[in-house]
Amino acid sequence: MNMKNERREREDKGGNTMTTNQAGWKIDNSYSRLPTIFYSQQKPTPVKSPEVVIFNESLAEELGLNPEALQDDEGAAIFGGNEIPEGGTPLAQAYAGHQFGHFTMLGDGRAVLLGEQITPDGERFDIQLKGSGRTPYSRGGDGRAGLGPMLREFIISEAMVGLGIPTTRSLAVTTTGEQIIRETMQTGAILTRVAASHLRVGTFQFAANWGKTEDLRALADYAIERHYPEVDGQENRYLSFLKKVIKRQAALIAKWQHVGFIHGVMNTDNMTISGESIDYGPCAFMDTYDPATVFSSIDRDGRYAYGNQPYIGGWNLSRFAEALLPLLHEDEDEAVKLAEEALSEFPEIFEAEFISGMRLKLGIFNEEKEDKSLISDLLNLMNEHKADFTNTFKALTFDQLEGSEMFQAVDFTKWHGKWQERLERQEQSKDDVHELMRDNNPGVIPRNHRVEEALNAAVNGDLSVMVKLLEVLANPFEHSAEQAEYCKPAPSTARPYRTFCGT
Ligand SMILES: Nc1ncnc2c1ncn2[C@@H]1O[C@H](COP(=O)(O)OP(=O)(O)OP(=O)(O)O)[C@@H](O)[C@H]1O
Ligand SMILES: [Mg+2]
Repeated sequence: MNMKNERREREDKGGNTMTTNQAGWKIDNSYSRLPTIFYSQQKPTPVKSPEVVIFNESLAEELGLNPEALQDDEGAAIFGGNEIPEGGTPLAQAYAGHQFGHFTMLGDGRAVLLGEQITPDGERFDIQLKGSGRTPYSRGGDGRAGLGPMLREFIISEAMVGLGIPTTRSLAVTTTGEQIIRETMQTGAILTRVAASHLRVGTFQFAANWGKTEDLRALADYAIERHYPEVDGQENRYLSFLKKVIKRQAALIAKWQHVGFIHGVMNTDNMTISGESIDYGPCAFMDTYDPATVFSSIDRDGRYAYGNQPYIGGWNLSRFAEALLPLLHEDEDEAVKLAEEALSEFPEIFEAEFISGMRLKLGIFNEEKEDKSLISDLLNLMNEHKADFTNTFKALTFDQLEGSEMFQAVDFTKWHGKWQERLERQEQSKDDVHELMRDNNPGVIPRNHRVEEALNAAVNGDLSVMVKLLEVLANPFEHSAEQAEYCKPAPSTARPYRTFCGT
């Protein structure tokens, strides 16, 4: 069967072709029904010769798409932005944001949202093309993205899935056949991103600053419908909504802390309402445990350092609450009081999430008050002895305490004794403890040198290194012998790792 012949094509005015196909697209753009200030209709700018470099088959299947029908030119045309799948209503979303603390108008400057793919289960997932050309929000930018950074987003987002951390996902990376100008010439590429939605804290800041209260309300109602339908009908549903977002973000950031993930650019426009991680520009995982760790070349003051992420999460949520004020109460003072009460809970919620995840990493099933200090004592030791974050927990899991300098230290031996006593105070067996730890301490994370190695090969035409890495990262709790090679930190001779806002 020739898919192409079955395809009904219709030229539209923008040079894109609309298509129905065998691929299983079932798209509706519910966001386009929001007040028009929230977006600009914007088609992707057609590209010269789109070619799919990597395609996420299992994700396609989860979305109810037919991978086979998307492997050939059909997929390339859609993922390259030359054709719009049936039902797609391409638009660029408006949003604002605090970037490193400074408020500014932003919006999708290099992305378009096609709409939501409705899965066979009736769930909706945004399909967005990142790197699809200029939009009214582009400012000075070219609207494009480079192959390396888009493949990097693919690797990290799919690694997050393996680690069980809520995240936007990557369906495909497609080269455009065009070069883009950065510090050097780069291969242009488009990432097809999949998300519960692309609503950001910054979307609400945009509404609060440039919209009427009715616009803000429409946005909040829309977000509630998509992500928190359970608050609908509650007495103050906007307050409940705020509290839910606070909770999900606290849980998300705690999960980042549990694996040593440093987002790198936690601006309010990079914080979702759904609680998924988004924007993998300058992010990286730390090897050596140090709360001051920063990878991003532009984060000179360490605003987004590992240890600062919970604080910044709270700061961003305060900006979110500020934006919601007009909906929380008709009396402004009352609204502020409600917002402050809700926000004051964030540190506690975060800590509870953090401690409970750390308990699992240490094989602890029940709660004891002293667990907090047991955990912080270990982290302090790791910091002092410059221990590898991931491998320390792995070594504890498998009781492999030779080798590392830290494990020989007297203060560690003391801590280890306390930990063993703690484990003995619970009824679970040694095997249960081991199993819990195996399931909560990843054997592999996307080590920076491994990611770089995969990207270098990929931009030079060899995808095999990246494909292998993705395979390993998909099952980080497998702890197979095969994965051992991927657990090693970068050689100590390596230069400190630096990331750049992925463009
Ligand atoms: N090459 C570019 N051309 C036009 N706009 C750009 C370009 N690169 C970034 N931008 C815009 O600059 C702003 C900040 O960029 P940032 O790196 O946070 O986002 P991004 O990586 O493009 O997108 P996202 O947050 O959706 O992952 C966004 O409004 C983005 O659209
Ligand atoms: Mg961004």
